[in-house]
Amino acid sequence: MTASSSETPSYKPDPSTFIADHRQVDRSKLSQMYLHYVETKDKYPHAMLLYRVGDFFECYFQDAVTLAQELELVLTSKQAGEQGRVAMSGVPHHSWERYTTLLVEKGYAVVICDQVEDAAEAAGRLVRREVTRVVTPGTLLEEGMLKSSRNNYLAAVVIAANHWGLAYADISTGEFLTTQGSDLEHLTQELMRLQPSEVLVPTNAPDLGSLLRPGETSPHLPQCLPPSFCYSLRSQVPFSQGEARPKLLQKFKVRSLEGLGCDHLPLAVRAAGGLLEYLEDTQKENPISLQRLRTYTTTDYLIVDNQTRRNLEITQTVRDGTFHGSLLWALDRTSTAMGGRALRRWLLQPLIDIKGIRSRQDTIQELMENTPLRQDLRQLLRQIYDLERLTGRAGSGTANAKDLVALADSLSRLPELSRLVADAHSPFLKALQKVPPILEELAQKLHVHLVESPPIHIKEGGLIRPGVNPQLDERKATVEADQQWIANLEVDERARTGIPTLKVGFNKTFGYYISISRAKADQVPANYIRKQTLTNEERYITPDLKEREARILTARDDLNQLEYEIFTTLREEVGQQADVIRNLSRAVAAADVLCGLAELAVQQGYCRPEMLPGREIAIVDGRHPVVEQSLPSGFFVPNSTQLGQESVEKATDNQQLITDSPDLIILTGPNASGKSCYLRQVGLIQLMAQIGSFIPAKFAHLGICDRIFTRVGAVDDLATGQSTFMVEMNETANILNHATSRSLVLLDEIGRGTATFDGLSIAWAVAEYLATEIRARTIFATHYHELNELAGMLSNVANYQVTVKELPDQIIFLHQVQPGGADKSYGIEAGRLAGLPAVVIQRAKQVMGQIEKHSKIAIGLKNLE
Ligand SMILES: Nc1ncnc2c1ncn2[C@@H]1O[C@H](COP(=O)(O)OP(=O)(O)OP(=O)(O)O)[C@@H](O)[C@H]1O
Repeated sequence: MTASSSETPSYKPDPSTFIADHRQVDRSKLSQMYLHYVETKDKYPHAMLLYRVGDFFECYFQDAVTLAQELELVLTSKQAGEQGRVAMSGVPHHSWERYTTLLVEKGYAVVICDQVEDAAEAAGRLVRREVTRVVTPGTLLEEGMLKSSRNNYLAAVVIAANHWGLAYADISTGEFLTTQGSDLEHLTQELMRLQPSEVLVPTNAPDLGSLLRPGETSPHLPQCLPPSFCYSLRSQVPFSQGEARPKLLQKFKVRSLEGLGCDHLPLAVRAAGGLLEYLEDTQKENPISLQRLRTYTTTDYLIVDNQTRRNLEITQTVRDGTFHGSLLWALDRTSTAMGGRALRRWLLQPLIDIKGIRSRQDTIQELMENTPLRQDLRQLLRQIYDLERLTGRAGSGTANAKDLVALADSLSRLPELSRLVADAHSPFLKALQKVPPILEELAQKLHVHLVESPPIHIKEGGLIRPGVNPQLDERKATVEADQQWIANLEVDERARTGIPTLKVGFNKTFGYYISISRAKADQVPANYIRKQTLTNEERYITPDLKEREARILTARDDLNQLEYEIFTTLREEVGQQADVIRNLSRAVAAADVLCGLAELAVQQGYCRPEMLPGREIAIVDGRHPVVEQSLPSGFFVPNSTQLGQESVEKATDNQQLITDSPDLIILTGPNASGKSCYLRQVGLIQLMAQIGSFIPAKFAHLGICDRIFTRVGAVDDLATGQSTFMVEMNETANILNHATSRSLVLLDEIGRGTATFDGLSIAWAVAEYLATEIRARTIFATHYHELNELAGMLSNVANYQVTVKELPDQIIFLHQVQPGGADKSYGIEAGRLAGLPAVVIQRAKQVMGQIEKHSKIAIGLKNLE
């Protein structure tokens, strides 16, 4: 087979020598196998069909051309019956995972059509082949195809007018959730939070089954769906009430959906049912073990829109999209893959429920106070593999023996884990105190059955320990006896023939043979049968040797089959315990996250914030959790924040508001003094507190926020053709339309992208609206010093500035936030430091003097006009 070659990418399509379009062939002239191929292809016109032929997965027709192009393989052709030659390329069957991963990454769905019987069984007729699986970006299971640090979500949406249902599942870990909402913007935000690898959309499109890659559009795709995801266009039938509801009832073996919490949410039910049908359609005989469906509401969590998530750099940095430098990077001290994924989920979905937050805090506190417990726990956790995904693979029948050994090793650590936390009293540690005995038994059984270091392939034997199955041991003993006989043969025959150079060898074509140099050929005994003549040697067989060989080969096949059967039974047993294992894995993951946060809190000197139901945000000596870690120890200058004290909320008349804890802070200061850093620091501290983490501060009282909004220096949105200013205005509009008095709003400049007076006017009106109408807790960083006047008119507005020390020829940044507005802008000074020519600086100072002399801005409050 010369179809694949990674060294010499030689894609040379020559359409004159083969047929590349399967729809154009005369099917009556195709040989049987190719007919089956095109009939299968008819069912999956939009996917790549990998068709198993012996040791290879082959593609024909257009798929062959595409495969060769995409993976840089050799394109060749093959005779397909009287019809003539058709395009062909292929990959070795044992590397299907690697090639499928590459294809899926490039946005293809891959259909695996495998041989489901042995060629020997077929005895001359066409080997039976069936589609065993359809692999798509949202249905990956294999370890090599998945990122251990993040979930791989498959989502399904149903949209009816302005209402929507969304279900999502990670089939590798078994999570399955559904929700419903009534504002399409919220659907977009949920999808942006989840970053699903694939989204199923029911449509009446003619090209059902096709997979749209990120950026590809279709008139059948609802407008509210972000273009950055991969969409699968599906039939509407499985997404109908009539189909979806019974599917869920049947899958979860319940009489009503009430127990699943979605009985009254028809769109959520339809999305979840449609998703289940897709899994059945793609996974074929590998049943996916999903956890019980959970219904949730987006308003049960702190809402952080995509813009804010980006601006606060929660999982990646804005500048280059890297993990390094993000909040997740700064906080992650987890020891397991499950913990890493859980921390990411927590950060993307912080809580608003104080009780939930406090139980996480209690656990962190206990782990901080008990250093030996924390250290032992972290050490033990490091020895626990990805139980969630290992269980997923066992449940779907794709786990190999190495997976089960890893699972057994991890399960057998659990009793140790529970002993370690036996005296703990915080909720997340108590959850680990009881390990269901069935899991210990399972671990024990796996260890007893499986060898310590089994091979990857599960059909080639070498998996099961001796002493497990008498039949297996007996057969192994026979094979070993025969192998020993062959091993002794060389010595025996040398003695018998007197030929010291006689050798016993093996090759795939002839099996075992006796090799004798040609010079000694005349000394060969009579029972030797000559089989092959080479330049210097003659190769012989004997009837005895062949008899033993036949016995070994059949016995080995039987042995391998028996081992495989024992293994699959074990795997099924693990699959049956999937729910129990996963429940415990969730507890392990949560404990891991909290243990990591405790470690971080100790290392970085974090404090436990007091979480309150009110609106106060009081932070004493807060620090930016990421910038602090990037600076040498002690270099970060801490700053305090005081916003929205309770008494402010109670006042109804603006005139009576107190000033020492304002709702809105106008923050001024020179470029690079630390305004943005301070702004983000407050947002990050609030967000960290609402995942239950301790925070970088000396002390804090934090009221629960319903949403965090940010508006930070926009970049041109080239993709949608919007200017910097329009992006900025859209974001500001979004904030003013959605913020409440319980929201935290962080504004880093508004109105910079237009004429100075336009910009200032908008900035003023926005600040005024936030302070008087919405009364959201707001920090507004700006270079418009005119905004400082607001504080004199509104008592819930205060001015703060980031201070600098001015020396004759330089400015020293103190990074200290203090009451009062900056009365001077250092823009021209910054220009000088940046190297603008002296004449330009001189002239700029002149112009500024003139402007200051002539411009007089008199602004009053809206209700005072
Ligand atoms: N509290 C602090 N302690 C130590 N260093 C700080 C502090 N705050 C900011 N810095 C440093 O100062 C740099 C500039 O800060 P930042 O970007 O927040 O300035 P800025 O006032 O927002 O500037 P501009 O007005 O130009 O946007 C940061 O990269 C950080 O390294």
